[in-house]
Amino acid sequence: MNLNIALLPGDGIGPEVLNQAVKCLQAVEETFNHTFVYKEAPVGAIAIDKTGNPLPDKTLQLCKDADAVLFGSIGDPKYDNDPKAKVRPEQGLLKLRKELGLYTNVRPVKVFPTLIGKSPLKEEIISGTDFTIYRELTGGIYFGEKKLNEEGTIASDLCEYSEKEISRIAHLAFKAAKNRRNKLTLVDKANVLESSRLWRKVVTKIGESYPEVELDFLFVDNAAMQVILNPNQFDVVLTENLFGDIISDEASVIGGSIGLLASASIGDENALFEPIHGSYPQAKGKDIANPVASILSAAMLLEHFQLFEEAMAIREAVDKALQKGIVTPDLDEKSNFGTNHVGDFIADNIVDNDDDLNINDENIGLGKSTII
Ligand SMILES: NC(=O)C1=CN([C@@H]2O[C@H](COP(=O)(O)OP(=O)(O)OC[C@H]3O[C@@H](n4cnc5c(N)ncnc54)[C@H](O)[C@@H]3O)[C@@H](O)[C@H]2O)C=CC1
Ligand SMILES: CC(C)CC(=O)C(=O)O
Ligand SMILES: [Mg+2]
Repeated sequence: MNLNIALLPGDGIGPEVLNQAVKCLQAVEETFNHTFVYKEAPVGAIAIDKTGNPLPDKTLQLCKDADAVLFGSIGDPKYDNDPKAKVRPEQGLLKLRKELGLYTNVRPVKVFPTLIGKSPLKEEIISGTDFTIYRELTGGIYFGEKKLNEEGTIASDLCEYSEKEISRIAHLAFKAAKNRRNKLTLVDKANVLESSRLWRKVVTKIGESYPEVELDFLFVDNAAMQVILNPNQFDVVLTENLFGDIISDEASVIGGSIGLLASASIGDENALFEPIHGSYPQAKGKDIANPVASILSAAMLLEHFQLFEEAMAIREAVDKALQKGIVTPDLDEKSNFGTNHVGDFIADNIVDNDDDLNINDENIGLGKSTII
């Protein structure tokens, strides 16, 4: 297959972890005889520094023209710590998601058996955890009108959702649940928020078209507790933008490190793949960041194009690295292995093993179930 992939390394550890994902895609090209063309463009703080714009027009056009985008991370303390900054790195990512119409963010949460001891949670709680968060990505409070009064003493961010915005992701989440364990949990705050009450109404109505899927509801405060008390109760979690952002970082504790969690952001025309973590500025250039989330995001990219064997080859190489203890210090503080070494090991261990493909059971990513 020929694919044009836009690479947006961004800031902090973004370039380092993205490099490892590209190494793995190159190994896939060689092993499975594909041709991927990579074109890189700036986004985030580095783009502001170069052009004054966190999402330059050329970067956006490159993404629109590509088959898929592989994203590192954005964010820099020099902007985060300046309350007067006129432009911010995050605006680049938010605009990119909006412009590409990436309304569904899929964040799989699955425990690697070899890493069970790395989680602060007890083995009996997290053993077998396997759920997927469907986070709405282009609406809600991140995109509502922002206001600050002249004195700088009153601020507001509007959380607005339309029926259409809710129903398009809800259908995808129900379809995913149908192909998994037939359970969908809507996480909201419908006891307080009008927008959450609309979510419940729309999702309940859509649920009538998926009678095989058991639909239940959790208030987000309770959900935050349930995710770490009893993660195995979840199959597909559907939620709005802000709640999904927070719940997924929390869920990363289950697997042992946020450096393991990948994501796919999907729209009707475009797709972008990125780790769920941010730019971890403290680790920039130190060769300590875990590249696995970025590498597994590349595996999700391959699954999006139905390249299941190729994605599985990446996942198996990741498994091998974890089993052999070839991990970064977030997973083993005594480890001397760095980002590059882990990336090289995984890329070097990508092999064509087509006979053990089991896309329903073993994937931690999109798998057959959520290809859209
Ligand atoms: N998608 C994106 O590009 C995102 C960007 N950000 C931005 O990133 C910057 C830093 O934000 P933080 O709140 O510190 O979140 P962060 O996700 O960058 O880091 C939080 C903590 O998670 C751990 N961590 C993150 N990535 C890791 C990796 N690959 N390997 C090992 N450990 C890892 C580290 O302990 C780190 O201190 C900010 O500017 C923020 O706006 C935050 C979240 C998402
Ligand atoms: C940096 C924000 C725009 C988003 C975020 O934290 C995320 O998508 O995980
Ligand atoms: Mg986040």
